[in-house]
Amino acid sequence: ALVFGTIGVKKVVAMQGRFHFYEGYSMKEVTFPVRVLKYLGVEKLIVSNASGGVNPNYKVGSIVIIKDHINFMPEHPLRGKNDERFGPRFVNMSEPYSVEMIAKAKEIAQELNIEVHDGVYLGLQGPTFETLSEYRMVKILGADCVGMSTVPEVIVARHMELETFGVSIITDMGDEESILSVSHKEVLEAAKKAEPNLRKLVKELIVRVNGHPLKPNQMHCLSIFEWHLHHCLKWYIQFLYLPTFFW
Ligand SMILES: O=P(O)(O)O[C@H]1O[C@H](CO)[C@@H](O)[C@H]1O
Ligand SMILES: Nc1nc2[nH]cnc2c(=O)[nH]1
Repeated sequence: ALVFGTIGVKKVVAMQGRFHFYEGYSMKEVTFPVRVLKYLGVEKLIVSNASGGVNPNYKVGSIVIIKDHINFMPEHPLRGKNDERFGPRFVNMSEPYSVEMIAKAKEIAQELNIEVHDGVYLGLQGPTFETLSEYRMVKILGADCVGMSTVPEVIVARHMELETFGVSIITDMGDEESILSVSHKEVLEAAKKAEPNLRKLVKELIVRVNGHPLKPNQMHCLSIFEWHLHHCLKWYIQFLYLPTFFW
């Protein structure tokens, strides 16, 4: 479901849930909603996820602003004939995550006294969590956290020149002691704890980042959307996904 509303003077659409490759969808299916959002007029994309931390400075509940990613997923969403209406055949991935939005998010986090880290996210296909050796590999490869999503959506967003911001909640740590207890239940619980700060951060980022303001007569939607946002974030806790798209 797509939830439409406003935050401040920005029009926002939140996707309730995402598709994962491990669920059996193709990468084209996984990323189809991003294409739809672009054609709805979305200019900026905010993607969130839950991930396992391999950076020893992180702990369960850490908020990590994704500054880059490593694509270790088995199928590429842009494989096959390129549709030039969407974007070019060969996509520049030098800046997949908006430097401007990252800077703004860090500024907001400091003001709101929310601890944030930045880091590199590595995407694996899942659905298994990593073995200890795989977590070590992730670290050696230069990533700070690992998950099973986000990378395909961000690639497709960049294909269509959507400005993208990504944030990850560290829900478990990929070290010797911690991996014994890694489970989806633990992931959900950790995501739930981080939710209030993530909500404040994302909301304020949407308010402050450059974008097209609403016309004055559209302002009445605000309080309705506040309600939606609350329920979206609840949903996020259950399904670990709140990509928010705004234009
Ligand atoms: O990346 P999201 O969907 O946020 O969630 C992460 O957490 C789930 C595993 O617990 C997997 O879906 C993994 O990718
Ligand atoms: N691959 C992977 N995905 C996750 N999602 C939440 N935690 C993890 C993790 O440790 N590994």
